[in-house]
Amino acid sequence: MSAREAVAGARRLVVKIGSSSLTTVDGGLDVAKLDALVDAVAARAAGTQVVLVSSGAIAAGLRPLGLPRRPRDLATQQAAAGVGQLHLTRAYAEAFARHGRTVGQVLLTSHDVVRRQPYRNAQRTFERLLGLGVVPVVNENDTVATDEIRFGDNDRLAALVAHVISADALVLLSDVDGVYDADPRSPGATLVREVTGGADLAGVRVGKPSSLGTGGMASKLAAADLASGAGVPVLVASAADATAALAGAGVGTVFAPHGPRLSARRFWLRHMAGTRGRLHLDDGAVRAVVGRRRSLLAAGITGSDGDFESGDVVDLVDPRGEVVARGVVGFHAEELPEITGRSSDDLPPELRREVVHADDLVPVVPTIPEPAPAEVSSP
Ligand SMILES: Nc1ncnc2c1ncn2[C@@H]1O[C@H](COP(=O)(O)OP(=O)(O)O)[C@@H](O)[C@H]1O
Ligand SMILES: N[C@@H](CCC(=O)OP(=O)(O)O)C(=O)O
Repeated sequence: MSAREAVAGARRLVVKIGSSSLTTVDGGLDVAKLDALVDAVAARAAGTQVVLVSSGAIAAGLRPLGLPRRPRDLATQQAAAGVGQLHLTRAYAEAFARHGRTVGQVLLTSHDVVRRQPYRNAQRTFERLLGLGVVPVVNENDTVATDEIRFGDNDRLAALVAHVISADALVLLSDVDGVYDADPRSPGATLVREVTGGADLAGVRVGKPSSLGTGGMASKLAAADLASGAGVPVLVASAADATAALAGAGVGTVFAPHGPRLSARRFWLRHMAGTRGRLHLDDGAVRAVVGRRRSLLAAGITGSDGDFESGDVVDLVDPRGEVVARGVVGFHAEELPEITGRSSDDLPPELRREVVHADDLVPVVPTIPEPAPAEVSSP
């Protein structure tokens, strides 16, 4: 099945819409655009469970607050988001009500997913909302998100949500009709229709985001890599083509899944979990853990740092300092110096266990290489 067919046939879908596709250029919600998006989703939604990740809270708060442009400081962004999110949710509730659908608002910070328990709570909430026939409308909880706990951009949030709910596909809708090999505002830029691996992006150059967007095309590429690398097909398309995009027509740029579908636990470990420390591995341990997917034993550790407890997530680093894997550690930080470098036979029975069990361990491998750096500026 091609990735476009996967989007068309998806029973569970995450659709992300960017600020620029929901707001007017001078700030303020463009209800006609929002209604058109909802019509497209509702048309597709018969028999499909859709989670909508919607940006636009900050942009929608500009006009009500009389702000001429997107503020730079976090406090004013948060104030604008507080005002704008209300407008956004009300507009979605009204638009979906025309189709007899109920919406539920889900506002997340990265705190809600980096620890295992809140992650499972979020997963359960989505399951219940979808089971009740509700369309969850998700955004970052901008009013309380500090720099430290921000997802940063909703493209990434959408890719994470796609995995949390085990979506069959992810659709990123923007004000541009796909990924171009250069900033589409520059002459001669050509649409890339399909990405099946790193080679398709090797020559791609990204320019600045639109005036209301946050991450620009670079964050869409990173999100598409995250999702497709974990087995979820991705489509990047124009919000103006939403109906065609959701029907699997040949619009936009499609990213074929290029990795095994990770279990929710392994995906969480690789991409979402906050790490509390580092274990330093010798070369033999790196080969065993990354190459042969074995558990990490004390004998292969040369040192550790961080203030972690048993059950926390730590980075596993090779002798050159590169992070090669992540895993749930089975010891407290203060226990490690005693066992570091010692073979199991040499350890007292109560310490004779894996430092990181193979089931709780994921290799960290870059999938699609970074595209070429930006060289084009705005017009
Ligand atoms: N190589 C590229 N391909 C496509 N779009 C690009 C590229 N480089 C820069 N862009 C710009 O990225 C913008 C989309 O990103 P952004 O403004 O963050 O959108 P959104 O608000 O939908 O998330 C488009 O307006 C487009 O002009
Ligand atoms: N959470 C922010 C949007 C952040 C974001 O990623 O924006 P965009 O690049 O327009 O998808 C908001 O609602 O204003």
